This record gives sequence, C-alpha cells and structure tokens, in this order.
Amino acid sequence: MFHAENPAAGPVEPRLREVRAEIGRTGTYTHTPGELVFGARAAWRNSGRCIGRLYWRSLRVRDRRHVRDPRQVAAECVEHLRDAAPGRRIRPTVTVFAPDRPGAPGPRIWNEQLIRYAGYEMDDGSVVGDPRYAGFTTMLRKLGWPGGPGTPFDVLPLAVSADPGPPLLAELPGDAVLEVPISHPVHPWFEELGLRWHAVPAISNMCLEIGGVCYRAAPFNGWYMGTEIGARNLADEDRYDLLPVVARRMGLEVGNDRSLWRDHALVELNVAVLHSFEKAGVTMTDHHTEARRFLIHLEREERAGRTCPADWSWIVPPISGSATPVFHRYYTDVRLSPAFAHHPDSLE
Ligand code: HEM
Ligand SMILES: N=C(Nc1cccc(CNC[C@@H]2CCCN2)c1)c1cccs1
Repeated sequence: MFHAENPAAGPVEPRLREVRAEIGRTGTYTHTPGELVFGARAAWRNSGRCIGRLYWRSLRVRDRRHVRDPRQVAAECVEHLRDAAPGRRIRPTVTVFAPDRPGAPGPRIWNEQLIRYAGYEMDDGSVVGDPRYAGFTTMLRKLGWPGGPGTPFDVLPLAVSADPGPPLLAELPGDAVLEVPISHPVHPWFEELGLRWHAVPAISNMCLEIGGVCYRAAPFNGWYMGTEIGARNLADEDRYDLLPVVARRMGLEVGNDRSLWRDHALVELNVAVLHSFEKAGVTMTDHHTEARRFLIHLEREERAGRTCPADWSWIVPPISGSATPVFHRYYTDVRLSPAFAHHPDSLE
C-alpha cells in the first residue's frame, strides 16, 4: 500500500517495522530526509491560522538535525536569514535543528522571532521600542546584553540554549537583517516619523511536530502580509501605538471616535507599509491578494479530498475584514499532524 500523499515514499509497512524497531532500541526514531521535507510541508499545510498556505509545496527545508550546540544554532539562524532573502526576494524556508532525544533535549531558541526589536523600559514607565518585548529585553540585559544604541528599532540578540542554564546570546550581523524605511506615497511628513520594519518574519518559538518527534528549534519564515505591520505591530496600543500620531499629522478629529480617525489612520499606515516594501523591492503581500489566494488553496484542498483546517479569527485580516472574501464563509478548525505547535514549556 502506497502513501496516498507521496507515492515516491514506497510501501509503508517495511518503514513502520523499521521505525518500531528503532524506537524499541533507542526510545525514538530518525526521519529520512524525504520524511522530514514532506513532514515540514504538511505541517505548514495543516496550520489552520495561516492565510498564506497556497505555496505549501514550495517550502525550502534546511536539514540541520546534526546541529545542537547553541553557537552553531545561532550561526545557522544567521545563515537562514541570508538564505531566505538572498536579494530582496523572500523564499519560504524552515531550518530544522536537533530534535529532543531521550537524555538529550534538543536546542531551544528563546526568541519569539529571529528578528524582533528591543523594548527599553524608561524610569517614567514609558517604553522606547516594542513594548511586547520589554520583559524579554530586561531579561536579556540581566543576562549581560549591553543593549543597543537605544533607538525604537534596536534588533535583539538571539538567545539559544541546549542544556539547562542561561542561554548563549548572539548578535545578528547587520547584513543579515534586511529592513525597509516606511514612507507614504502622498504624505511627505510620513518619513519624518522615522519608522522602519524588518523584511523577514521568522517564527522561532514553535515546535515542528512530525510523527511524534518534536523539533523544538525549527525557525520558519515566509513573507509579511502588510496588515501585520501596518495594522498590528505599528498600530496596536500595546505595541508602537502610532494611530494618534498619524491621525494628528493628518489633521483628523482625534478626540471624537465617531470621526473614525483611527480607521483613517489605519488605512494610511497600511498604504505606507505596502508602498515602502514595493519601493524597496522587498516581497510583501496585501490582505486582498492573500485572501483570494487562500480561497484558491481551500478549493484545491477540497478537490484533493483533504480537510483544510482554518481558524476564522486568524484568517480574516485585522482591517477591512468584510471587504475580503475570506470573511463571508465558515471554516472547520481541526487539529491535524504534522503541525507547528506552541508547547507550554516554551519560554514565553
Ligand atoms: C509565504 C508567505 C506567508 C504568509 C503571507 C503568511 C501569512 C500568515 C499570517 C498573516 C499569519 C497570522 C499571523 C498573526 O496574525 O500574527 C500566519 C500564521 C501562521 N503561519 Fe503563515 N504565512 C506565510 C508562510 C508561512 C510558512 C512558510 C509557514 C511555515 C512553514 C507558516 C506557518 C504559519 C503558522 C504556524 C501560523 C500560526 C502561528 C501561531 O499559531 O501563532 N506560514 N501566516
Ligand atoms: N507572515 C508571517 N507572519 C506570522 C506568522 C505566524 C506567526 C506570527 C506572529 N504571531 C504573533 C503575533 C503577535 C500577536 C499577534 N500576532 C506572524 C510569517 C512568519 C513566518 C512565516 S510567515
């Protein structure tokens, strides 16, 4: 009997016998390269909160299961960033480090993403930078990180550990961190705000779980959808909280909710983000395009006879929901495996 998914994989029974024997001997088993690649792609395909799954078959997999030492893990994360965005074209990529094995837990990356900005807590209680990472920044400083120049966009170091005890801290070299300055196509005052954002979103705190094996360090990247930066990272009150700033510069009636000043500011912030990435030639998608692509993916999956899990509250974009086609339907959010999962013992 062949794998319905993957005829090239050959009959499954002999492989299952091999796996059971290895588990009997060692308490775990080792994926073949083909199993690892397909498992990672299937994990992406099974991610019910992801709107970007149309290209799930093209995920690039960097097999680094022989790497466990924190210094080497950090070096490979830097290489991942270079490899994922060789110019300004971004390529969906995952790097898989050593899994947990009995008696030898795999390495763990403490950062939520490979690239995140520091949040410096000032004496007056205000935060310079990203408030979401104020606690993480404070912890890193206690672990000896000297801190950056103190701008609102200081890139945090990687924190990686393989054994119990404090993590290794490793700065990211500037050439591995592609960034885009934010300007607006019509408002020249926009770039005076000095805003910027990094090009490559790379999640580093989720476990890649395939056939019962947990790869707790398996950073994966895609490209950004503009709303993530324009409607959440730069707009949320507990993030960079820029809606009042943008609205005032636009001359809007900030004191009166019914003027919809927040909504006007949100749209212009998102226009600026899409415009800036386009001008910089860096891969980014908008929420209308991505919504359309997702429904194509959903239809293809149904035609392939597969259940495509989806979580409405994550799939529908944070602005203009009902102006996108993903809003006007229901989904089933079933948990499938392989998967990218949040494990409780991750250091959030
Ligand atoms: C290629 C372009 C991609 C786009 C535009 C995209 C877009 C998104 C967006 C907008 C979210 C919601 C994030 C949020 O609201 O915070 C998301 C979630 C997610 N994406 Fe994708 N994605 C892409 C590629 C990928 C890849 C390559 C993977 C893994 C191999 C992936 C796995 C996931 C997972 C696991 C989540 C849920 C995260 C969680 O539960 O916290 N995505 N994606
Ligand atoms: N475009 C992306 N965005 C993304 C995907 C998964 C998870 C996240 C981060 N989600 C957490 C944030 C923080 C609060 C709400 N959302 C972003 C990708 C990241 C990695 C591959 S694609």
